[in-house]
Amino acid sequence: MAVLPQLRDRRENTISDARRFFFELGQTPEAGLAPPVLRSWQRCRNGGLDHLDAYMIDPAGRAQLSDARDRSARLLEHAGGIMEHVFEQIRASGSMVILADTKGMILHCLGDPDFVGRAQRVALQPGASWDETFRGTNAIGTAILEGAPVEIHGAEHYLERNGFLTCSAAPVFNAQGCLAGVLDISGDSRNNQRHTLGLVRLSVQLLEKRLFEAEFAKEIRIAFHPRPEYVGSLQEALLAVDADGRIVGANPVAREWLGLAAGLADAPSFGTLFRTGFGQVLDRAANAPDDLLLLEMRRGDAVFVQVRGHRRTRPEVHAPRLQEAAPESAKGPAKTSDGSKGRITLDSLATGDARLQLALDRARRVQGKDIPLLIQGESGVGKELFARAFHNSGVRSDGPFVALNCAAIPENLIESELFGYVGGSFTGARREGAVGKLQQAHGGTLFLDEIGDMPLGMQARLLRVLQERSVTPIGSMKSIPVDISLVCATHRVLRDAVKQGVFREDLYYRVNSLTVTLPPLRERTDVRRIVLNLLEIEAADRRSGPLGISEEVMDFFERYPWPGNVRQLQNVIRVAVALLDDNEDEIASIHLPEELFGIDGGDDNSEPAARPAVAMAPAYTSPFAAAVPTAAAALAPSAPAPGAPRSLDEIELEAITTVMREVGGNVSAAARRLGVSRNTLYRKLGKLN
Ligand SMILES: Nc1ncnc2c1ncn2[C@@H]1O[C@H](COP(=O)(O)OP(=O)(O)OP(=O)(O)O)[C@@H](O)[C@H]1O
Repeated sequence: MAVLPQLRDRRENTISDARRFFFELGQTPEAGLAPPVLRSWQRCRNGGLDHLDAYMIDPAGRAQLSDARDRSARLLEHAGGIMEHVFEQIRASGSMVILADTKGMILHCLGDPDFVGRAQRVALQPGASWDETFRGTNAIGTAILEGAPVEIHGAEHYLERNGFLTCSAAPVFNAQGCLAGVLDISGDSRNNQRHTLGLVRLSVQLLEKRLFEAEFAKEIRIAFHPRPEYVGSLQEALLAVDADGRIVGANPVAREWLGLAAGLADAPSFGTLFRTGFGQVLDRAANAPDDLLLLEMRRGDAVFVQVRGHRRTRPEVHAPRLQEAAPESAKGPAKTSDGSKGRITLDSLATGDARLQLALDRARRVQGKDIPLLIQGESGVGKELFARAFHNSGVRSDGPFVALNCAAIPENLIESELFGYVGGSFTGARREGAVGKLQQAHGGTLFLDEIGDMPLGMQARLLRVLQERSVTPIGSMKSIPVDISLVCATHRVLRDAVKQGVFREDLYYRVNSLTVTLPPLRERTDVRRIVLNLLEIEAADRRSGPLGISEEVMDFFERYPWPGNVRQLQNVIRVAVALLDDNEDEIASIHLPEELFGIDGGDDNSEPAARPAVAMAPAYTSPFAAAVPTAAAALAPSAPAPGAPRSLDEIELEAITTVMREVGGNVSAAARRLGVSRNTLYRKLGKLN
């Protein structure tokens, strides 16, 4: 999805006005320029750079380039495969994917042949330096100086001769918090794609994760996140810890979270971060290596932790099982985040709703019978929780539960995630290879979330695995027998996807031997029970006495349309509990987030939800409230045909919609996860409508 011509014209006019102001009148434009661009223009002017400069600096010679590549060998090794994946995604847009070193020298690029010729005229080629000091404002050089992702479009480039480019770049940081390089996508400004920066950020997150894992493959790694389902995802925080509990590496998520400065001079030890001793955590992890531990941090919050690389005798499984594990000092029985004492089971999910009960009864009947289960339902209704409960209640409950969200990882990575690969089978592959999810799930359950979003090619391979009950990792000739119970979930109506030709009919019959549909929260009759369960969990996490809720708010909850379902309700309760003063133990209207009001749940006939009547700030209508269903609806019909090249816009739209669904429509949380500001996200959402 390219930028609309009218929007593009408007943006270009604004920038050319800003240029006139800045270059001809010598003044600072008050509007129209993003702050990083303005800062960069000012740096360039202060450095004496002439915007009309046409002097070309020769690219570095072969020996110099080879030295630079040697210095960044690890970066290149891990970036290669990712760049190829990215290039496949953007092939149709006529752009280049570029990797530069910490000084802005291009180390490697993959490009559309038509564009490469023009790009080479401005030295977008290996060996060329895009240091801002000489090249003026440009995505690579400016991202280095800003230490943050930037997008430089057309005439925002300081040098006039670079005005035909549109570039998006993000810095890559290593485990010490130091710059390791820059990843960039550049193209012709007339083909500007709106979502390029999102793709660059996502790719950089993946690259940072790979770099971290490679650097600390032999160390103990601590992965953590306040929400269990994010442990194992790109959003997890990662620490590498030596045998004495000293922190020797932290990924950017962990750095930001813990407020760690670059370098490791002042890095805290495990014991200064967590209340539980390092040795104790290792002992628990050694006994149950695939389980998540719920640990309390010294600063007060609790996080789900997975210990990796410690006394393992079998391959690492990144998708953890939720198991009873509470903060050490928590009083009373341990809780999991899924509303149960200990492990969640089908019995513990029964909270009184008749439709849910039907689903539970049907699922129980196929247990132990090797019949694949398909769980349907809107986002956030608890499909994954149901799948875990199904696993925990059956004969395989001692085996692993391994989850893969087919919609959350780039299309080209699904294959290696599912099937695994042998070392060196493609550029960017880990030297030691990787065990795929299918193999990890051997003896247990594989949960494929959003199966409806699995690419067609992958569907064929999955079908083969299900028929042959064996898997052949990428680059291997050997097939390995796998014994898995398959549970799939989707928010789409799979039968429709079959009719549209985006889901194979033979696979459809394989995965949906039994379909259960989970009702949306707005149609459930047990909202009260769920609210009380969630409150109980929050009270345990907060280590306070029991928490209550005013009848007025409970009433409101029972009437609210909950477009984000249980996930949204859970978030709302978490926020409300966080807003309670120390001496308060009852949630009232004043503790509810403002975004909750003014939503109509996407149903044209329903009245907007009214805030419970209390004296407080005037009702607030979140601009996003109405956009959640609209954005999701906008996405569905435009899902690309199988095999069709996807535009950057489509990829970004999908990323936004997925994240918005995952965070239950919470714009701040979505913006944080997408790595953009709230304003940017609002702007993008506004354009979706
Ligand atoms: N009955 C319940 N009681 C308590 N918490 C629940 C319940 N159902 C779901 N949740 C919580 O709501 C959140 C969303 O659940 P889950 O991830 O299983 O939904 P989903 O349908 O798989 O969502 P998506 O389609 O977006 O992947 C999770 O944090 C889960 O623990």
